[in-house]
Amino acid sequence: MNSSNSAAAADTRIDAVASAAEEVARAMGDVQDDLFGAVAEPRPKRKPKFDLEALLDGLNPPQRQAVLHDGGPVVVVAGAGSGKTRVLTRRIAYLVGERKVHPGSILAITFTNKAAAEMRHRVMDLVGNRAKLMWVSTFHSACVRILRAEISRFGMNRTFSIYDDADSKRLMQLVARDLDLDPKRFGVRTIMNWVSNCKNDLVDHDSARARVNGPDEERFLEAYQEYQRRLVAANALDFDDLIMTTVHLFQAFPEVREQYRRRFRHVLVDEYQDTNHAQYALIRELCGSELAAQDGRPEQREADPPELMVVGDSDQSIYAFRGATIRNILDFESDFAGASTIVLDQNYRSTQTVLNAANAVITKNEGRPDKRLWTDAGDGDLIVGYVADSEHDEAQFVAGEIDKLSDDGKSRYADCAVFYRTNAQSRPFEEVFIRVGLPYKVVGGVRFYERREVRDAIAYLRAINNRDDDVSVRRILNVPRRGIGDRAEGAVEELAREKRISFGEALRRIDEINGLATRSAKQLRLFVDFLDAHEKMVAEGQPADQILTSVLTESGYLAELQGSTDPQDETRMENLVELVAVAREFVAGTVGVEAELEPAALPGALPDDFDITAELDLAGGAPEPDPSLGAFLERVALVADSDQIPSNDADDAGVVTLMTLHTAKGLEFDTVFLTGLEDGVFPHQRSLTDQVELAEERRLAYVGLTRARKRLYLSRAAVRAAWGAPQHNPPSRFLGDIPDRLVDWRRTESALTSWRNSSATSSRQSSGRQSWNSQPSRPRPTEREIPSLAAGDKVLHPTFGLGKVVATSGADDNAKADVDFGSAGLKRLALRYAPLQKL
Ligand SMILES: Nc1ncnc2c1ncn2[C@@H]1O[C@H](COP(=O)(O)OP(=O)(O)OP(=O)(O)O)[C@@H](O)[C@H]1O
Ligand SMILES: [Mg+2]
Repeated sequence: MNSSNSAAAADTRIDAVASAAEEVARAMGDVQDDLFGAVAEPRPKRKPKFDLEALLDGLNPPQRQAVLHDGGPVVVVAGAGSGKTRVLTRRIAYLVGERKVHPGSILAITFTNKAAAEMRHRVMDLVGNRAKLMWVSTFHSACVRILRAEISRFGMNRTFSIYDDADSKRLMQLVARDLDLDPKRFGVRTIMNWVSNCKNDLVDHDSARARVNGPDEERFLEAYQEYQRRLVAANALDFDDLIMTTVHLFQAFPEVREQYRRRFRHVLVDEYQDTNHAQYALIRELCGSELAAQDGRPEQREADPPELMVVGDSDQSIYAFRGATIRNILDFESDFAGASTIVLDQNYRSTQTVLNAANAVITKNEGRPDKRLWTDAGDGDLIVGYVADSEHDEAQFVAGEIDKLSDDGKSRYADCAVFYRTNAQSRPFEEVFIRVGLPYKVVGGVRFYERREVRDAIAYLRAINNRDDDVSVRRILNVPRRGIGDRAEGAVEELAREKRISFGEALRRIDEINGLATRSAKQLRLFVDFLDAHEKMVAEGQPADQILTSVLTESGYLAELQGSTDPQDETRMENLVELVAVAREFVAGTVGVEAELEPAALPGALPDDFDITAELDLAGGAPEPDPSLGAFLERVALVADSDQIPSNDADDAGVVTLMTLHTAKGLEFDTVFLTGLEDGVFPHQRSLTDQVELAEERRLAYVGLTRARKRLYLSRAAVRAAWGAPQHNPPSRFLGDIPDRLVDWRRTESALTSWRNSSATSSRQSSGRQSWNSQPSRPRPTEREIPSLAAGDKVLHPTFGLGKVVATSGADDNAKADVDFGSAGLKRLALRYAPLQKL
């Protein structure tokens, strides 16, 4: 290897990340050291020789076959919990450990950052730090990295902004308004879906005309074209663009594609059943073998295609609404020349009872290859069924069961998960869990990064990082209020349109606007000065946290919150403090999912003949920790719901996880509560009259059921609050599919229903359990003194840690406190029950 290069690379890193300098120096001396993780433990200089037998240990024959596969493309198709993800993880270790494949030539795609981190850690356990040189990421993250390096070929700047769903919506609203689209007839969401479908099918705004069907779609096309024009003008890409643009890049510039094909000799994709056409095309660009024949000029013949392994389960395809198509996995063999298939059928996750239930539900889907999972884990416990009076009663039941399991030492909180069909269904669970003091975490819903003040702060950063980012610049133009009104904004917009420049550019040319009020002009100039000063900080390479702090202070944003008497503003303030902490951690390069995902260049880890600089340049710059504002914004933009899933490794009881079924994909828990099993809730209302949608709901049920390792609870509510009148939904048809002998129905009918029908039916309720709601769940520590708390007090909670009381309400047994636990979130706790200690 080229040692002077590597030393230079390391030097740069030391300069760039002062706090990581010690680790870098250490890493140079000992390739096994962990650049991002704990390095306190001295480790042996040399890793023990790679032990193939140990790696293959605990794999069944088809799993081994997949791990050891050599050569052509291969698809591993198998039901849930059969070890597909385990196979991918072990295969990477095998490639690196046994076949001496360079980790930098591995691209592993997972759908969630969480899964990616898990994969990296598992591989780290097997082969040590060399794992960090590979790319393990989602499709989106991988594409961002490629585009940062290559997008200038399309005339865009590498500092492009990534618009999330809310930004895209805002932009589309502006477009719809300017195109005079009647909001009653053209919902912004409908237009966005149409555009998104185009992009997922790789149809750009120039070629979308061929898809137009009817006058409404004529207008959609207009909106698509204008939306795209403004995105490009704003130097921004939306989520769908990330994939489409990368594919178009590879198609437009075969030499770029060739570079990446040479770099990634091994491509591995988890959850392949959820790829859409654009993602499939991306894989094809990177791994397809017949491409050479299509456009390979003789002097530019391609190397052999990279080795491709994809794993998936067509029964778990649940993202059709984002364009995912089962076709991709079903047609793998015909899509990739020389492909082979490996089938796994032994399940290692669940009991036979859980599997029988899951099989019973999924078999009802037509046109699927019949595959049945089996396990040698035995039947295990019966599934527990419960019919609740209402959604509150259902939540009470779940809370009571979790409490009991935890008291009996059967399942820690961390090993319990509650699933529901839509985010809004989390509310009754939260209410009850708060009341009884059950620690929990909701994954998804309104996220930290979606809060108003956090979005404002991010908009400031984006405006500074990319002055053409119209949506961001306009968001903060008058936030906090600085006397720039709609008229002034309109005048700048007018200039931008006239000169065909971005809003940010027009701001810098306000002298060209006639008739602007003196006061407005002055304020606009001050605002531009502010932006310019901070752009300078970016250009000087100042780290993200310092820029953020300066922005919040200099813009007057913090001052406004500080001066406010609105109690909510105090929480806002604290959220911003939290954001600064996130930025600081990011810059320190020690914590944070994306930071962990970024492979560190550890020169000493490479084979002697390997030129790391050339290799990494090829992929768009050395993937060393990057404290810049751009890198920070990228991390923030790609945070996924699943990143919030609490870690289950802690020694303590942890917290119960609440999430939608979609987020649960790929995960597993000892105890699973599948709730809201009512026709119209799950399966979803829309699917009741649409066979295709119903089949997708059924796959979602299969995903949910197969997350359970040991215990599975199925529940429904007889009455559920809805817009307007409460709804009496019939039981979910999926419940009817599960054989009765598998379920222990604790309560088969709601007390309300039986009361309505006749008193005779109450005998059908099994003994004892139905009275659970009417009585306190279990003896409570009523003798405990209720702490007297006031806003501002510091408290300690065994699970959430240190917190600050924000507000109190109620008295005696009803006393409650809203406590801000920093990163664990804001919680309302019942002081009678919550184990809270005043400090
Ligand atoms: N051969 C094996 N021996 C013991 N345990 C195994 C084996 N293979 C897999 N497992 C375990 O079974 C569980 C399920 O494995 P894994 O998550 O890899 O399955 P999967 O097929 O990816 O599931 P899903 O379809 O839900 O993504 C994990 O806890 C894994 O560690
Ligand atoms: Mg998996």
